[in-house]
Amino acid sequence: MTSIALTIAGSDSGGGAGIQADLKTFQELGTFGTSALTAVTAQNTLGVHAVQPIDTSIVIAQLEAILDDFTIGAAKTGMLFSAEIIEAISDTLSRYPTFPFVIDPVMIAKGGASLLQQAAIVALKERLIPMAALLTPNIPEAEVLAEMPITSLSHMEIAAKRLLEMGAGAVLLKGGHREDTPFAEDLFVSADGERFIMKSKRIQTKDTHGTGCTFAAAITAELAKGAPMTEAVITAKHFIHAAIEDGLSIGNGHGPTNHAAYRLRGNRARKDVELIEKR
Ligand SMILES: Nc1ncnc2c1ncn2[C@@H]1O[C@H](COP(=O)(O)OP(=O)(O)OP(=O)(O)O)[C@@H](O)[C@H]1O
Ligand SMILES: Cc1ncc(CO)c(N)n1
Repeated sequence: MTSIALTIAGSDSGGGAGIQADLKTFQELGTFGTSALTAVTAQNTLGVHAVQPIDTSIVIAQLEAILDDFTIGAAKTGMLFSAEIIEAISDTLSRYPTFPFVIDPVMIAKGGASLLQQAAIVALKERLIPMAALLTPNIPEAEVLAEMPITSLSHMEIAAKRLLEMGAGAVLLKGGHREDTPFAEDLFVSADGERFIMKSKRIQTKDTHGTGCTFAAAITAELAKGAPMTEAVITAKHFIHAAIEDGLSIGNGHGPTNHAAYRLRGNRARKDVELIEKR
């Protein structure tokens, strides 16, 4: 049976992040991708030049068209832009059967452009995070949501616990932005007491446009196929590591990751990604 994944996110005209990264990743991991667009960005590897949110009624019409027709295996959110869009998504999803739901709390693009209005942060916390099977903040996003600075692994532990208390089933706090370690170390904690770290060497590259979207989409694709949460995040870490390692040096700024890399290497685990003891 074909597994169907859904992304609710913004369009990146440059093709490396947003809806485009999500759909490419869904395809690479053998799922059928569907999408509800929340915003259109005029964007390339150098930055975001313009943002146009989609009318909330059209966001919801897209969601209803998808949910009325397909059995969704798992869904993710990316750029959501406004409190109004977030509240409408929350209301709509609560009228349908549930599925594993991954929230990537996208706030700011690499060049600094805002992809989420300040006023939307409360709606994200109160209306969406409690619906999430998994929340995947990067460090700056976790700092905003948990309201604390994060400069070490022990800070990550405290912040992840605070985020769990907001009602997510699990939190994967991504360490891509850490400056105190030569590793890309992500911390996973779940409401049922699971905890582990996924660690890989930090690849020296400027081509990291869309890493977060791609990672969350890979987790969502695995969940859509029925993988348990821990297996889904581990496979996704191998996927994103390969995608960064074989990053595409296209455009004049931060190039995109290579969504095909993991498949081209035979969908195999990467030996330079390690899982650190559960505790
Ligand atoms: N240079 C790197 N080398 C290896 N892994 C990396 C590197 N940068 C990020 N990662 C990994 O990529 C995944 C995405 O993390 P990151 O923290 O970059 O997300 P993000 O900031 O949300 O991405 P985006 O810039 O798209 O918003 C994580 O598993 C992280 O550890
Ligand atoms: C549309 C969109 N979503 C998410 C990100 C974050 O990488 C981006 N740069 N653009």
